[in-house]
Amino acid sequence: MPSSTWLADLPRHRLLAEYSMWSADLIRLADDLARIEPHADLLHIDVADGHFAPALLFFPDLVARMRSATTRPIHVHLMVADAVLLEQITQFADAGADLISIHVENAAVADAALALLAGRNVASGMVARIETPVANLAPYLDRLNFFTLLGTAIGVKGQGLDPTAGPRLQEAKALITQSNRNIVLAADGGIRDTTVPLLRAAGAETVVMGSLAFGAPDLAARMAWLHAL
Ligand SMILES: O=C(CO)[C@@H](O)[C@H](O)COP(=O)(O)O
Repeated sequence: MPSSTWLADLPRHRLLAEYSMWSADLIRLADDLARIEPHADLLHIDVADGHFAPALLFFPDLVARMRSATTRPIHVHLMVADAVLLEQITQFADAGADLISIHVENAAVADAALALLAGRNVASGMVARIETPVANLAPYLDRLNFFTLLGTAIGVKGQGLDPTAGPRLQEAKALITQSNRNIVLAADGGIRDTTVPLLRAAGAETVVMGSLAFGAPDLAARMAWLHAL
């Protein structure tokens, strides 16, 4: 388990490194977890139901096993239909997730989902698809710890960053600043050595790294580069 103050303890004076376990070597997951753990501020688990998002991804038993193997905070990103969202929150909270993000597009059940998260003492996040107006976030700002903007189409890895990603981050940053809330702003999708500097400049406080981290020939050097941005 991370410390109970893990959110407040995040080193936000620099860009945070969130590692997407989808991009790990899935047949050697334990080895990759041990390799990246010293560098990771957060571990990111994508959950997709093949309906809300095209991929079929990850499950509570994996999070429970990871929970017993690492003290890093685990961020579960739920890409699932309204009908199963509340049940999925319960299962991933039981498994030991520290932060669970639901989608802004789950609007019909979002209030109930955020109430459930608050009752479970799990940090609350929201994510917006690339085509969703950033302003749709406004009604939820008072209940969030994290907000993530996708910079690519949902649920497909290996894509290039959409050109709207930077301006959308700037818009989200302005909304968060106006709200006076302490919300971590994250960028997910299209995270490359060529895009991280502009995402950082646009207001990203954490980047969800896939191949940029797991494919790095020298991970310590890549992290030193990231921390200097
Ligand atoms: O969810 C996503 C992308 O949608 C990330 O979590 C992936 O892991 C990104 O992988 P790369 O494209 O950066 O290799």
